[in-house]
Amino acid sequence: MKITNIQFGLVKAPLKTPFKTAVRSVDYVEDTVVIVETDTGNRGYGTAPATALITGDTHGSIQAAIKHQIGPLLMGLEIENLNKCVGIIQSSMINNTSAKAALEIAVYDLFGQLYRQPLYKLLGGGEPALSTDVTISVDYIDKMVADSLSAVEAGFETLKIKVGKDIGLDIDRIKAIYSAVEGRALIRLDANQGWTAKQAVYALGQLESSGVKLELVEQPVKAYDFDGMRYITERVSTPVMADESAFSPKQVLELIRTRAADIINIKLMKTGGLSNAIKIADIAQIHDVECMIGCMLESSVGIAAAAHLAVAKAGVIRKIDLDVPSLVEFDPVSSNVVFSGPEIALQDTPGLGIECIENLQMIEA
Ligand SMILES: C[C@H](N)C(=O)N[C@@H](CCC(=O)O)C(=O)O
Ligand SMILES: [Mg+2]
Repeated sequence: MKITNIQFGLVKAPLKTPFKTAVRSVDYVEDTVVIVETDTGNRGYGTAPATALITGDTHGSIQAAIKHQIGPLLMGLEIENLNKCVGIIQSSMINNTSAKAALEIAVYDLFGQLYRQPLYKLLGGGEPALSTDVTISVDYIDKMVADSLSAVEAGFETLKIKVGKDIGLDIDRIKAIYSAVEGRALIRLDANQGWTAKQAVYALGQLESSGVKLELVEQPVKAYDFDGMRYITERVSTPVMADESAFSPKQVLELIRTRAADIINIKLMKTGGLSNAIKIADIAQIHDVECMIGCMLESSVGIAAAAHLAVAKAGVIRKIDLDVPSLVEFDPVSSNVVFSGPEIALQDTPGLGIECIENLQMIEA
């Protein structure tokens, strides 16, 4: 099975309610769709969102990187030599992790099709079921409490609360949500780089001493501020998770070596796809550091790939944040990963089992 062509499209799905974090507010999911074609007629699917504020990538940069730089190097490559395909994708240029992720996802999808196995089995196998948290956007306190209660009613047992906008208000937000859902749901926080290290220590200290139990706090400070991450990790009881600080295996090694984080959030759009995500999971497991599998606000093609990885690496990926299918009005993607509220079930069709992407708008090559 040889790569012969790469096509592009766009897929868009409106959100039920705006997704609001410390850095952005979004009303819909929009991904570049990458279709890798082969001489056997098989088509591999990958997707990437334009998360410019996190990865630096836009739809223009993703498509240009694939069209002009990485794509031409892949023509004629045999899918059975997955290592070669992945090696070329990763060494073709620096950065551009979203473009690399979309291509890797498509190539791994084809690898699964070649050997007629679902991806998670080719990655080592596992129990094909996961349970995800759901994100509560940062907002007025009453709205966040109401959203948290609806999520608990819908069966979610873990809530990922977005904070990082205003430290004083954040403490009130978390206390109000905690008392509304106490004993019914676990609370994890994500500040999306919105606090300073001192603010984080102060806020978490206040919450801890008032009896609020948090599962973890994600990326309290700026991505580059490894010293700040370590400062917080050393001073609070709540486990600290690195997200925007943890793109590459090398960064993860540094975070672990300097004890700047207790947990690592792996996202394919940060790692440049599955190959580096696997390396990160292995590094973390060697060091007894737990991981979360996360996602951007992105389509269910990328999220399906992440779910396959999480199943295969369940020994170290023990926290799941793959909630976008619950946040959209409708999911245009049908794959072999079925999302139903908090439950994620993987079926055994080959690769990612992409059957259809509704409303896919093809882009002229
Ligand atoms: C969607 C997921 N629950 C999430 O919160 N992901 C990111 C933010 C994604 C984005 O802004 O597109 C995170 O910071 O963990
Ligand atoms: Mg995060």
